[in-house]
Amino acid sequence: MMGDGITIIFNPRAGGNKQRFLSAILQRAGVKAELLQTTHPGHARELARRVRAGRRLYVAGGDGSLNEALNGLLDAQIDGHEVPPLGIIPLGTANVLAVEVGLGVNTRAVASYIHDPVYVWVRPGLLNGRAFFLMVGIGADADTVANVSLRLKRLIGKGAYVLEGLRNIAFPRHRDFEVHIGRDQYRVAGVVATHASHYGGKFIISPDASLTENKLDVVMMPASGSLATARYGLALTMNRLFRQSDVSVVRTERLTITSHCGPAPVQIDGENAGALPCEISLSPYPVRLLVPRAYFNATSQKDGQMGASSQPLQIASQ
Ligand SMILES: Nc1ncnc2c1ncn2[C@@H]1O[C@H](COP(=O)(O)OP(=O)(O)OP(=O)(O)O)[C@@H](O)[C@H]1O
Repeated sequence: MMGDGITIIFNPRAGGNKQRFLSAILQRAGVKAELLQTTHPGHARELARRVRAGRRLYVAGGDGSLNEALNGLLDAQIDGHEVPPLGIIPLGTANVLAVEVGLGVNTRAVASYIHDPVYVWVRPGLLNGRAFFLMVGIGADADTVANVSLRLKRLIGKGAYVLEGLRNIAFPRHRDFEVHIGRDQYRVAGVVATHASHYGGKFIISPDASLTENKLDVVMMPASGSLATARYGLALTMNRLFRQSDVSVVRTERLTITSHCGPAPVQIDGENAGALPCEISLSPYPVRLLVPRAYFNATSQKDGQMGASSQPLQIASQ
């Protein structure tokens, strides 16, 4: 076992303060941990950057906090430091990364996950230099994330996204982008470049996408307008988006997206992240993501037993 101790970065704002849930998990897991509480947006990034490689770092929060901590690890790697393995204590609103690795959002599941630390190597995605675990979206989903009312989100959680999404269907914005993959170009109204098979919770956006693959799945939606947006949205909730006859899915390690409709928002792991144009790739710096044993067993990366000597990932140059 890697015995050097556990650090937890806790976002007290995630999912409307779940400190009691966190205490129950730690009590059940029977672990002592150093608890670092965030005080402002961006704080998880600053904190994660300073956690030593010999420890295990868990983020108690949502996908936004995990994204910040991931970027803190990237900062440390760029500065030449080794970084700790990163784990998930899912306290957020959607917890897509937890869903992706099959981690149950209940005390027992999270406690036993902390008890049995195994990891997989993940090369995070990069959007204009900012790291992400899950996906980048441009089109109706990014418009929804950019315009969702924060007050409503605090009041009704995920429902606020559903309402804003419906508003985007009723009053769609003109969206027209060009996706460049190698020598190919695609004209689309919406695109999601994903490293995860799940999207927005339990919906499957691309069944073959995997955090441990050295590729992103680029899901492209060409049609625009209310009807098409509604069709794509409905197909997603039925796990059939990738089967739509006009939707294409292309696997790649690198793509760029430009806009024919002026500045349009981009969402990264469910958070608003600036505007187009953008370049999306995979980071040359892999991280160790702590995962439940079932997920570990299901991937072929059998070298992730904590404590086993682990070599840095060799990345084939392509
Ligand atoms: N102490 C704090 N006060 C206010 N905001 C904070 C604080 N700590 C972190 N944040 C911000 O809270 C945001 C949301 O965090 P997180 O994603 O963990 O929770 P969430 O409930 O899943 O949120 P979301 O509603 O985005 O799904 C993050 O972008 C982070 O920057």
